[in-house]
Amino acid sequence: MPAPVNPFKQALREDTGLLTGLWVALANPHSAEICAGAGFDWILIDAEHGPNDIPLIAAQLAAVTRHPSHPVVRLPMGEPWLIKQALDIGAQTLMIPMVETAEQAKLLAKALRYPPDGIRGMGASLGRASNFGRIADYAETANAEVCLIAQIESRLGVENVDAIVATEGVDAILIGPADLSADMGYGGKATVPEVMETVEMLIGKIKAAGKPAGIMTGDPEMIALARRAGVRFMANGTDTWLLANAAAAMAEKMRGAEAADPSAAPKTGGYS
Ligand SMILES: O=C(O)C(=O)C[C@H](O)[C@@H](O)CO
Repeated sequence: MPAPVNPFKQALREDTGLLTGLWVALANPHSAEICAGAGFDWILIDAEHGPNDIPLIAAQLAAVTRHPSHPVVRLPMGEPWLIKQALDIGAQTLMIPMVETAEQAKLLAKALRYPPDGIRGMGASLGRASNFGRIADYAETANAEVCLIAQIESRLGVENVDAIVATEGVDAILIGPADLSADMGYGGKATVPEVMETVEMLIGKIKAAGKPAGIMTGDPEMIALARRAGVRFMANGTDTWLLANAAAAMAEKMRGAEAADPSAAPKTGGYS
């Protein structure tokens, strides 16, 4: 029995149109499962900015299995030992932030794959990845089903984009406009013309190299640019933003209703 097919990697290859995603940083299996059931093609379990560790990521991976949203795991850094742990708990698609050189990209590609193609240590029989050893052929078939998404989000990464994209084993690139604009001196203001032009150029180069480009942005201008430029996977929001803003809106509504008519019971947000 081979390693499970990676449906996200397959969809990226088959050019099935835009794959919609949601950033998930609440670091909680329950909220991850709620988000996975919302209808996105993928969710990003964020261990770079979310308070996630390997056990918590494993719990979220288990919690989302009954939903079609594919869990992509973003690690804080591209360390081979951490990549090994993330793959052994069952992550199939890893996003690595701040990839800036071809040498870095080559090491990451090797870290996701077993020898002779890579340096991933044997031992998945201990973890979820192989269904705890029940997938007998896991080690022989896993390399084909892992997916490496490298993030380009700095001037050095932009400078080296051609070499990074051409690296065998880099399956997709996600552009990080926030970090890119900060590194360009605009402090996270991603919609300044120079950043927008750089993002458009990056998408063009990634596509020309035959690899799927992705982006994380909530800005309407950047969303429109990314769609026009032909990104293949995109996230426009986060679970934390959704919760914080929906809660504030309900509180505001209740305060407003109370002020208008203390006796009226305001409609709740669908809670029953
Ligand atoms: O630099 C970026 O933009 C990203 O990599 C996305 C952010 O890290 C994400 O947390 C949303 O702000």
